[in-house]
Amino acid sequence: MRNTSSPAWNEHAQEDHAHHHVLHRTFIFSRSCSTGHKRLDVPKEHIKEKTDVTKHIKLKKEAKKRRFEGDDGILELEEVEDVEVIYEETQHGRTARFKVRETATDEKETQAKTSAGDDEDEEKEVEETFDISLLPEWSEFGLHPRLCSALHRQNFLSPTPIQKKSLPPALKGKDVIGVAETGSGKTLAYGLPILQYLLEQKRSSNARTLQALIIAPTRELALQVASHLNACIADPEKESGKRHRAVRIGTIVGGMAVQKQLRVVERGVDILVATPGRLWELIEENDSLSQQIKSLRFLVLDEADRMIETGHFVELDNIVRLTTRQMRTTQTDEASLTEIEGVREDNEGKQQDDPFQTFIFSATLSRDLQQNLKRRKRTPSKLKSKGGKPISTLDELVSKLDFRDPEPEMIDLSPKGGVVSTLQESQVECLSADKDVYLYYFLLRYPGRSLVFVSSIDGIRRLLPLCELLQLHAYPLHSQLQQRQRLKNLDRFKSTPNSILIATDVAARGLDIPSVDHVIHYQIPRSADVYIHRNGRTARASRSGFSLIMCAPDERRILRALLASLDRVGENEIPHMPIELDLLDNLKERVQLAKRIDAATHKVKKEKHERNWLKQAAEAMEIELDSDLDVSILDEDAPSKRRNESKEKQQVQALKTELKDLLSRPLVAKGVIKKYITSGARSVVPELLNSNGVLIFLFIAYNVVLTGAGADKILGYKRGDARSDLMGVKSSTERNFAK
Ligand SMILES: Nc1ncnc2c1ncn2[C@@H]1O[C@H](COP(=O)(O)OP(=O)(O)OP(=O)(O)O)[C@@H](O)[C@H]1O
Repeated sequence: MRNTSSPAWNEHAQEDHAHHHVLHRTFIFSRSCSTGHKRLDVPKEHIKEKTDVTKHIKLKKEAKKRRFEGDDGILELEEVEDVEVIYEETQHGRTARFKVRETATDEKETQAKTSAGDDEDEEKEVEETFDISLLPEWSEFGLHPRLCSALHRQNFLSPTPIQKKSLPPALKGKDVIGVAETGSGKTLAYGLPILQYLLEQKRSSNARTLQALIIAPTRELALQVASHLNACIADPEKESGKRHRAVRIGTIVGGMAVQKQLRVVERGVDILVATPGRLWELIEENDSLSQQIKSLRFLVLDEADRMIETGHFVELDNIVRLTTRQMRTTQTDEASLTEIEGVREDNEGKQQDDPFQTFIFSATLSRDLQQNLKRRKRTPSKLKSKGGKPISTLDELVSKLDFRDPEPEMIDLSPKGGVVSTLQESQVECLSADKDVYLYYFLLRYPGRSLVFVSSIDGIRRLLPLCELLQLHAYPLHSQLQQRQRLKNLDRFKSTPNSILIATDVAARGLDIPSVDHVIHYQIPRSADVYIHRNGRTARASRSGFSLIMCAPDERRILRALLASLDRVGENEIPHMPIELDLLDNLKERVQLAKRIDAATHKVKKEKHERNWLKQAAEAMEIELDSDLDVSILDEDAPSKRRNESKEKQQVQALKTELKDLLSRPLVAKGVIKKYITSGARSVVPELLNSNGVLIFLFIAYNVVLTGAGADKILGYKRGDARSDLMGVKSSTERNFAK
């Protein structure tokens, strides 16, 4: 399997770093005048060997003054090649010194360049080989040796079904629409044909223009796709971590420094993986980028349906319009569709000359949409409802895609009912108010890596402190976190074996986190597609996985509707999770105590906040507070205030001590004498009773189930995993699909 331990964003950063090194570029940071900071001008006399400088310093035209995102315009950046800038703090202030690389070195380098070309040319000159008998199942595709060796290195010994089906048409230059279950290798299904094309190109110079644009709905997914593709072109024989620079991959995602991303693009990339919002923002600013997009060779929409859901239609629409080369229209009415159709007809004859390819991949493209995609070339009007409007935003978008084939290759390998065969679904019925304790029960009973989906950010903010108080390793992931924090949390979740990621649906699509054991739907997902994608974070690449739906009585109707839309018979076909009620009761006490602590802590904080706010507001408005108001409540230092506050703090502290004590006590199954216990999941008491109901004294190994320090000793239960516990009750409810 692919080594995903090194996260995409780190790899990306390393790549960028390596790149700087190779180009011998140095960045000069200067202060912007507009902010009142002094610009750091470098006096000419500080530049030693002026002629060398004129010879070597090439201030790049486009690298003028630039702002760093999030820096309020204070920092500006210039790039200088072959010159190192050294800053020194002197008694006259900060000065900069240029250190020009030695002429001898330059000459040596020039010689090296002229004799051997640069690294890239050097790499291309070396004939790469791969013994395809090591990968017989991939042989039919004729992939480049570099790709074969990467597949072999990652132990991808055979193509997944979607790869097997989509590679032949994609490698022949056809447009492909691929629908296949989550975790089935769709990234390489579209990625390998692109890499193959790029590796086969004979490059006459280092200059490169964008060849492939991959648009993904979330930042994490975009970074992951880039990392996945990079892993297929890295050459392990060469310097470790170095990329084959015959293919350069850049990413453009929101929440990260714009300038850095722009620089990567300006230096030239072959593949750009981007989220639509940020990409459009840069296109608007950068003419060269929009020009490059107009002459793409490949356009990929990964999880297109999700991009539309998240309100990125306008940006995506604009980007897609740029790729429709023959047509520059801004309308979406009948006339524009007719125009599109006309252009397509014209284009059909030109396919050979203009081999632009479009790939659309998702785990959830509705059948209707697939049908529409297929027939739209012939009858675009069918894309419209009776009212004359496109039948959905996705329909509208795909109606604009510039497919070159008369019929794109449609590959639908989505499983019946939307469930991956290695996934075990389950459900638990409980009141909304009891969900916390049921969740805690599950997390404690079935240690592992669990991804808990909640429907709102507030839900995460409520659950997180509870988990912390209960000594569970939980991390949040939602759109209001800073991007750096999002990636950090994801990374921690990946690297901590018994941990919990509490996430909104920002984590539902595409994320390939190794070994997620459980997916928990704390609330019923809002659509069948979301259910499929959330579940898809586990049971990936043929591994087994487990999902649990927590369903309150008022959510039953929604669940039923959700399953019906997947052509499934009814909610009872999903087996119910067995629950040890005595254990649940024990856990209730802990959860309630944790909630009291949280509420009390919150109250203290809230009071303090309100006091401060009132005081500050009054001061800001220069008004006096009502004389009836007890001003001592505003005075942080008033003795009564301090007394109250310290009393409240003490109460919180006392509750914390109580909880700590409770957590340190092992949970023991009812009727078990501590001396004679085993461990794990199912109560062993019935098995220890003889036919007369007398407890048989057996010596059974004293094991414990561990999910976190102290809080997780469960004694008197057989060790088991969620799947095997469920099997015991599942027999009567085998999965059933509507005929
Ligand atoms: N041929 C292969 N053999 C084994 N593993 C593979 C193969 N191709 C890809 N994988 C691995 O399978 C995992 C899932 O791949 P990928 O992320 O492309 O799935 P996906 O179909 O795009 O999933 P999702 O629909 O959730 O986005 C990855 O870890 C990937 O490295």
